[in-house]
Amino acid sequence: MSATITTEMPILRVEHLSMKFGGLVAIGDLSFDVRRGEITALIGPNGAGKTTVFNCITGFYKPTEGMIRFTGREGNEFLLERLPDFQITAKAKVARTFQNIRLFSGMTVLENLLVAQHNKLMKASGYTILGLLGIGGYPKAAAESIEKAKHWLEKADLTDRADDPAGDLPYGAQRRLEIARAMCTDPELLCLDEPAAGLNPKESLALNALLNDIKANTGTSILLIEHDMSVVMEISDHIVVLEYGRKISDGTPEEVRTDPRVIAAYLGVDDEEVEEVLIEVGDEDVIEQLDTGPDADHGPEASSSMLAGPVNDTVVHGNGERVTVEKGAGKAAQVKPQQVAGSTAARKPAAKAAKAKAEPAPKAATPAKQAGAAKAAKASPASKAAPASEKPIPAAGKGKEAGISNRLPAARGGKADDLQLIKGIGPVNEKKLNAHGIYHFDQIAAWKKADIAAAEAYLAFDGRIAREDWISQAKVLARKAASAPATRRGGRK
Ligand SMILES: Nc1ncnc2c1ncn2[C@@H]1O[C@H](COP(=O)(O)OP(=O)(O)OP(=O)(O)O)[C@@H](O)[C@H]1O
Repeated sequence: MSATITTEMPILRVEHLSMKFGGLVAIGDLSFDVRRGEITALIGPNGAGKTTVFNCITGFYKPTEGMIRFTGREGNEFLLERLPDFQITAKAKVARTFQNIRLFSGMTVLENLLVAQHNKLMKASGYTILGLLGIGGYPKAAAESIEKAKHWLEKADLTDRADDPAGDLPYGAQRRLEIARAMCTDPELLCLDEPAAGLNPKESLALNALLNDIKANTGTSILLIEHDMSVVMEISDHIVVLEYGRKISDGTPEEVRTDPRVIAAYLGVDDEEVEEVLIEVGDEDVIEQLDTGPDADHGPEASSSMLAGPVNDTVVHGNGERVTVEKGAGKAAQVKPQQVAGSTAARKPAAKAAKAKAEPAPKAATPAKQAGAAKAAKASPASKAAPASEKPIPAAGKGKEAGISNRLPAARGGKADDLQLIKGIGPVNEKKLNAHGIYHFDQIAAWKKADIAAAEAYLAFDGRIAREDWISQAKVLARKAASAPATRRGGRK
């Protein structure tokens, strides 16, 4: 099928998509557009259904219901749910990367980029030995492939590593190589599953630059799943938010970050990072009012559900929306926005309290900076808690938790390292780690498999310590701390 193409026409239109696994509705009646030439982010808490959406788009799963309409540059239209996966790549020109890196680690960086163009080269060879021997279009196609590989090596800042085995690259470079490899297939739509997972801040910036370059210079549209809000908010033109397989918000980064339903769903982070995200969002009213303690029905220190504050609570947002949280619904579904007249007047003094917690902000501080200051104040264990040396260390406990081998009774010299400099550790996790006798980067750097398992059991994580590579981050920070032992660094991770 073919149509007259306009830039307004979305490259991908997902309509009433549902995916059921037995009795589990992983995706329920989901509709959204991926606009041509833009970066669209799909975010949501763990298990919200993001990867399932990707798997439906790329043909790994056949959806239970719904349509996925792809319209290419030439007006060529495909219903992806009807195509086998190899045709989705070949015909519709949809490329994807995965949560876990899937490179040919024994091949060189350059070879990885050439292998990605195998189909084109085989076609040019006419699938005959004569073609490979240089008769026909093969030599020209081979030269073009090398040129393309060189182009993407440069874009991904990997030229100097071209001859190294892909498996020897640092993590962030491997992520960029995966994207470069996908780009060598000339995709019209590039689907990236958590491209920033495990990257350090410098690597995240390099990733942002690469994705912005792709957007600006290739016309390839990008759909990405990402938990790292610094990436999502920085580069996305459009964000779709899922919770429990349903869409709860859809709009620009600004619209999404101030949407009360999204704040209730915690912008797709784990329970432990709720506080951190709310501070990042900068809505101090919400931070303060959601910080009113656990819902008695759920018991103390339960799950994220109680972190949304007491049930039947009403929260007034900075933008004047009054939000009522009711019993018995999902976190986002609990939120009912109602406009409140005289929004500023309606704000409670809670904002003042939140600000009072913050360090004095510079004169013309932006809300984001103030939020950062609030974060810094909240993040400082020394300012809130009793000195670590006075804290009781949990007795050698039962189960996995007892296996963290290198706990300390107190921070050395009474001064803990700023564990929040490890990407993935927020104020809540830092507190928990301190409470468990982990105060210093070198302690985390020394963790072995059993320690990681024990820490994950305690933090209720599932593979995140490895995914975010806390150990490598801790090693780097431990080295820095050793060279400047008196300095406790602050600031954003
Ligand atoms: N093949 C499958 N069989 C059964 N259940 C599945 C399958 N794939 C996904 N699910 C379930 O569907 C739900 C959505 O999972 P999905 O992996 O899509 O979430 P996600 O938002 O990508 O999560 P994360 O951010 O943790 O990667 C989960 O409850 C998951 O257990």
